[in-house]
Amino acid sequence: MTITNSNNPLLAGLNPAQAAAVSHDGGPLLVIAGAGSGKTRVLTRRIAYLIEAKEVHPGSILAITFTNKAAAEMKERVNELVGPIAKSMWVSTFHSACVRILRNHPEALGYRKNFVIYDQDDAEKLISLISSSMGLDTKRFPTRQSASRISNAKSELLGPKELMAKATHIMERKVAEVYAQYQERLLGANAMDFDDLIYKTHELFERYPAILEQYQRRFFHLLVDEYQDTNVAQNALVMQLGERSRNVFVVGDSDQSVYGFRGADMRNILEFEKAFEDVAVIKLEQNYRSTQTILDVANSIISNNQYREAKNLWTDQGSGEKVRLFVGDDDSEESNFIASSILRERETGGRRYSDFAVFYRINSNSRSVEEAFIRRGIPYRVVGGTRFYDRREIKDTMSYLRLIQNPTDEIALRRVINVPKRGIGDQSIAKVATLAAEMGTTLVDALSKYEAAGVTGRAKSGIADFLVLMEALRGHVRDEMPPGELIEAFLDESGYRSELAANDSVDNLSRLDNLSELVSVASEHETLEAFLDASALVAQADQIQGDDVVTLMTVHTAKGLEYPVVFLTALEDGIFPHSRSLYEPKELEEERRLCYVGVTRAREILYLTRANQRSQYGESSLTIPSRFLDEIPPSLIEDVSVRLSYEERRSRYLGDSVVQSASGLSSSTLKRYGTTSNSTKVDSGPRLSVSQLKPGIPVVHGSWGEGVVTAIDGNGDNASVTIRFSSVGSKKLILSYAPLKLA
Ligand SMILES: Nc1ncnc2c1ncn2[C@@H]1O[C@H](COP(=O)(O)OP(=O)(O)OP(=O)(O)O)[C@@H](O)[C@H]1O
Ligand SMILES: [Mg+2]
Repeated sequence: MTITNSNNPLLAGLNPAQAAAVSHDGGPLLVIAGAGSGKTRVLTRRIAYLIEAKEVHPGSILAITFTNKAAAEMKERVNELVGPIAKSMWVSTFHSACVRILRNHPEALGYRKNFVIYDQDDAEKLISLISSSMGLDTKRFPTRQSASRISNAKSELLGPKELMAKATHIMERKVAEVYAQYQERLLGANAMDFDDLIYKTHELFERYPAILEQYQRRFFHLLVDEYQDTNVAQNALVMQLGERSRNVFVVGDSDQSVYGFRGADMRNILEFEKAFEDVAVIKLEQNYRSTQTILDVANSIISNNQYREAKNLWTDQGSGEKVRLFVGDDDSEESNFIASSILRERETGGRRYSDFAVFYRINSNSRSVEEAFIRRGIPYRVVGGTRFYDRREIKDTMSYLRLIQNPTDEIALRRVINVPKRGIGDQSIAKVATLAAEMGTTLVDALSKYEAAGVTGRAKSGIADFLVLMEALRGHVRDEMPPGELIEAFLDESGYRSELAANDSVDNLSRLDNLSELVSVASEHETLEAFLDASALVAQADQIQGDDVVTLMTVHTAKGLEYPVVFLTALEDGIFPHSRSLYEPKELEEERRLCYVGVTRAREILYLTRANQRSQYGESSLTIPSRFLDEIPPSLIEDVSVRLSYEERRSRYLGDSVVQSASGLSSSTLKRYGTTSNSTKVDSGPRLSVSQLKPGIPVVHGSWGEGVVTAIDGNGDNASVTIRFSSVGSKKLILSYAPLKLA
């Protein structure tokens, strides 16, 4: 039932429970409800309602969303409803809000205003430097593992001392030691990592009650979307900020808590009810997104979880079509089925590419789907693939910008000191580092004393040139050169552009294109600091844009989104549910919630797919169907798999020449789906060897077409080759398996 209240258009198009949440009087409110029940819609409306009906000043609202994209959308919608005063409102992710706060009080924590933000890669580099200086064996202490322990500690508000106190054996003590040094080095470099943004804001508020009070008074209304995935530290921040006004409005779904590994904790919801005893709780049960069949599938899966409060989603939109199950012989057949189905539904069902999304549990599963899409010419975007900001030329440039802004950034310095080449080798850096240790200063401070450090030869003039360059670039910033122009100046004055232009390989041309793209992004910002902050906070889900393309992403990234047609792929035990969860009941429940998230993204049609054989890491093996499939009543499923005849199957495995369709689908299937393939199916001929390749050599790949070798690592059967393809960008392949020939 929907109220159409002509007196209050802000409540129009809401059901009674939703309207009650939107028009809530004040004080703590928890909206706890299943997927697609309008939580995000209610939160958006609530903001508009506060401003319009309650005459709350937008500047006193802080709304937290999961991605920057969601924040922008919410701002836009509020803007439509209440006009430009919406601008003074803070709608952002936890991280973005914290950066804004920290920039106002860096000195309180011993930082300078121009601190920079390290991404995961920078953080790992620093941790690896520390581990090796401590003489830790990287086999016993893999950098990635130490990094994730430190990250977990921060998200649980444990500092190095607390982590040390909790340590029960030597390994944990070592990690705590690394953590302590890591924090010191970050401070020395005037840098914070991602987790610090939350951790340090919490610390700021704890240590300075007056500062906390300032924000408590400013943000009189606090709203949080996807509350089930806030971690301990984020939750503590919500409690700090909301303590005074108690106007804390949170929406979430405990069945969608899927970031346990990041320290997100669905107990927050339970604790919220404890912290605010007078909390009003509103449940929403009507779903407006999906068909009843899709909801029945979702309910049947999630009801197998022990640790949950039972709730049942329903819709009045009708049962819709059964969900479609496809079982392929192998992953390429599965992928080809997905591609054919999309083409067919686009031709006959009047859909656009952007109506479709393909979800997978692990990133590597996108490869086979991408190959099928490329063969059929289906435009797509992989969300969360190699990010623009992770590309080499972009990282180099960004590191320069960071170093301009913050001269003490050690990781940026190490990255760019010899880029472009200035004859400064590792030995020279080591000499400077030794001097820095002796003097008790940072690497950057010691750099200007390179002669005293004993640096000789070309490296000497190299460092001198570098220092002159940095000084010139910092001069531009003092002259208030805007960030776009600053990048241009850097590219010219450093020789970075001319180095790339000297060799006009496809690779370098695309790097130059990417750099122009960076200049145009930077030009949207007024100051270097604003640009650096914005680029550090780009979340994976922010890569989703409005073009007419099929979206590929992991199920984690799909949270909060919806698509008319969804493919949930690789439903196999060991993949989805993930192998590490199979013997851990708690983790298995998290996998089940993740599956529930995937299913409930679909509005009209849901495909569930799997393959009997899957190749991973270059090996093909038999699979076991996902246990989640067994949890769905057969009456809700239509099996659309194609049974190949013995002849078809035999000819497929004997060689491609017999079967014209290289897609893996039988000709009858192709007829049924109205498509044909112009595939260049990968042949199984002899593979290239290391001796035939070197960087710069053009090659052709069976699926991805032309590319240029950029690196070769290892040799023999283990050799891998990195190739930059014009179709899909850079890929690292195992040479002995990769279907390559020389161009
Ligand atoms: N009362 C309503 N009438 C019509 N459509 C609605 C109503 N409430 C929500 N919707 C629509 O239903 C869909 C799901 O809403 P929304 O995304 O807000 O749900 P949600 O609870 O946030 O979902 P999730 O748990 O996946 O984040 C959206 O397309 C939204 O516009
Ligand atoms: Mg939502």
